[in-house]
Amino acid sequence: MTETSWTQKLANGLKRTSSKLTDNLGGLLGSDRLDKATLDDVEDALIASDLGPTTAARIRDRLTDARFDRGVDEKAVRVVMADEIAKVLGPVAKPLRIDAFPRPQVILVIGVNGSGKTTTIAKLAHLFLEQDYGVMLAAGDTFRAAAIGQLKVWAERLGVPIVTGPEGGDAAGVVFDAVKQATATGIDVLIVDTAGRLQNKRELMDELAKVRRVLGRLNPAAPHDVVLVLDATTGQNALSQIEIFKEVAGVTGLVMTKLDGSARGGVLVAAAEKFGLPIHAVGVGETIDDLRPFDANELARAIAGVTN
Ligand SMILES: Nc1nc2c(ncn2[C@@H]2O[C@H](COP(=O)(O)OP(=O)(O)OP(=O)(O)O)[C@@H](O)[C@H]2O)c(=O)[nH]1
Repeated sequence: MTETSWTQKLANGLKRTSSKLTDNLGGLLGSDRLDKATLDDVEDALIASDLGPTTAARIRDRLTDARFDRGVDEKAVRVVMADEIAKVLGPVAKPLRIDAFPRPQVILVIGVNGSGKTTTIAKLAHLFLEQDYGVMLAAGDTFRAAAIGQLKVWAERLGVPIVTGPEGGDAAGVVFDAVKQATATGIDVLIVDTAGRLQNKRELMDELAKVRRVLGRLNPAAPHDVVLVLDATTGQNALSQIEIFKEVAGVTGLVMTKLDGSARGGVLVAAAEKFGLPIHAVGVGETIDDLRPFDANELARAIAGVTN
């Protein structure tokens, strides 16, 4: 996909988020000037748009400093917002790099069921294939036959090898076999699906701990990445998921999906502000091309609704 069409896709995908921001700011953008009461309302509106309190306060400060004596210029307000959002996203925008030695680099992908985990694994595999890396998938979510089946379909479509086990089988066993096969066949990246049963935190924690132990036996540096997939439509709930998965799985980075289906894309900024974890990529659609590492400025402009 060309850069222009991706920028366009990002802007389109984030339309609901940027429109919500505009709706929440309501008539404020049309006021004659920004007095204290109006600025208070702006700050509240930004928080209601999921942006996070620190970013909201910083945008307010910038708007306070700006001189709006001659009426509030909507474009100028949007540019200030984009600018402040970019400052938060800039330091955390970090694409996944394949630099593990010895190979393979093992990426554990975690997240609650329905967050877009399987689709994200396929999209990541596609990105790595585009960069000429050898990719293998491992169906470590042995809890549900559907999850195994879905991943198999993606592996076939992408033309990459996949290691699976029986439904209800031992996830750590699948991962063990996968690492052995990946090492033997010179695979660069092994992407591992995992179960997303947050309902039973203890069980999930035990299972992930076992997967880690087994991986560590084969390669002390593995897993190299533990990527948490978050669904933007869950809004602030995404923040509590980060908290829980950090505790149970030692998250090293995030992918935010479904930014296109949500008016709550601002939560990406709140997540960056609160946790400072690397954000590897964002998803703005259901097709294989709809996930990309992002440019902080570009994404900030899309969230703030700055056009051209
Ligand atoms: N609009 C949109 N839909 C997405 C995106 N990513 C995933 N989806 C859709 O979200 C749904 C759930 O995605 P899955 O990849 O199956 O999610 P999962 O976490 O593996 O879910 P389970 O298989 O139920 O555990 C599917 O219909 C995907 O097509 C995205 O970025 N945008």
